[in-house]
Amino acid sequence: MLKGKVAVVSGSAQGLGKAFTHILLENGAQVAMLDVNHVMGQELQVQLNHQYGSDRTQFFKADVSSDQQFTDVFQEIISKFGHINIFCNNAGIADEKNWEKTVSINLSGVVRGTYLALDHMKKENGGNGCVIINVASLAGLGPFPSAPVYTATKHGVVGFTRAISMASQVSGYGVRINALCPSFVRTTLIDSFKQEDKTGQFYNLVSLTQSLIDKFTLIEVEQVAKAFLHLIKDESVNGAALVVKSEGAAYVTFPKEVETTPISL
Ligand SMILES: NC(=O)C1=CN([C@@H]2O[C@H](COP(=O)(O)OP(=O)(O)OC[C@H]3O[C@@H](n4cnc5c(N)ncnc54)[C@H](O)[C@@H]3O)[C@@H](O)[C@H]2O)C=CC1
Ligand SMILES: CCCCCC(=O)/C=C/[C@H]1[C@H](O)CC(=O)[C@@H]1C/C=C\CCCC(=O)O
Repeated sequence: MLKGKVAVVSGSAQGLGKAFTHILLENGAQVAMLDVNHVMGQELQVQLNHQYGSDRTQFFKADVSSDQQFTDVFQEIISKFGHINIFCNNAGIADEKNWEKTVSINLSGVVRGTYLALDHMKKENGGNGCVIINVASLAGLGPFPSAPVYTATKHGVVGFTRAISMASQVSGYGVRINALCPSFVRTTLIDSFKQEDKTGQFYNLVSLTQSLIDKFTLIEVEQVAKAFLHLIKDESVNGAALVVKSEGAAYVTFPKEVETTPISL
């Protein structure tokens, strides 16, 4: 299904990015893995070479919060694979204490990656069939009180995706751009919501966090990967947000106009 397609996944050394890499490989794509953690990234590449063959993946070390590193590695990926058809901005952290770092990775990193990918896809490949997936969160659609800045970055990713997808369509780029919004997933990121060095002043909300995780129930990376693949294949959507919860996946219906309550001045 994805034979001949080249995909890039940021934050692919572990967690969701690793699961996305697996499902892309299982469906025939070649995958450029990008992560700041080169030890885990290189270990994974060795494992994937055994499993899928040595020509299917290559690991590239880069920090998505660095303009220079992201731009350089993007050029390296083009030199290695020739072109890119699928680009997934997945790298993310949850650090309310170092909240500026969270903004730099979760929101600025997504904008940076989308612009690099869009520029390449619209020029080199005429856009046709190219797709960008931005990994947001259910916290991009409703407030997660234990992590206000994380929530802000994910709302930012959803808003950016909706606007840039329209810009892509109106400009005739032929590139679809969609957002993936999972609920709590069983990865190491979840631990950050419970650690004082990451939650900072919101450590007192740790029991609220646990009750939300219990309410939504942890989902497995493989379930999110299936929804990710659906979003790649579904050519009918652009600017969509696909929610993934334990009970299943569903597209968000955004209101044409927000509901308001008038006040008298
Ligand atoms: N685990 C969860 O409950 C949910 C996660 N998400 C989002 O999914 C994405 C992936 O998260 P997980 O797999 O859960 O986390 P994870 O912690 O398991 O994996 C994140 C990966 O991103 C990499 N990374 C972090 N900062 C980076 C940077 N500056 N440059 C390049 N790579 C970097 C890490 O080295 C790691 O390999 C994130 O954007 C996260 O916000 C969304 C909804 C739910
Ligand atoms: C317009 C309203 C849409 C509501 C979407 C929704 O269900 C939001 C749920 C959040 C609720 O406001 C309280 C929460 O904590 C929910 C967020 C839940 C999970 C966030 C996943 C965090 C992560 O990225 O790991």
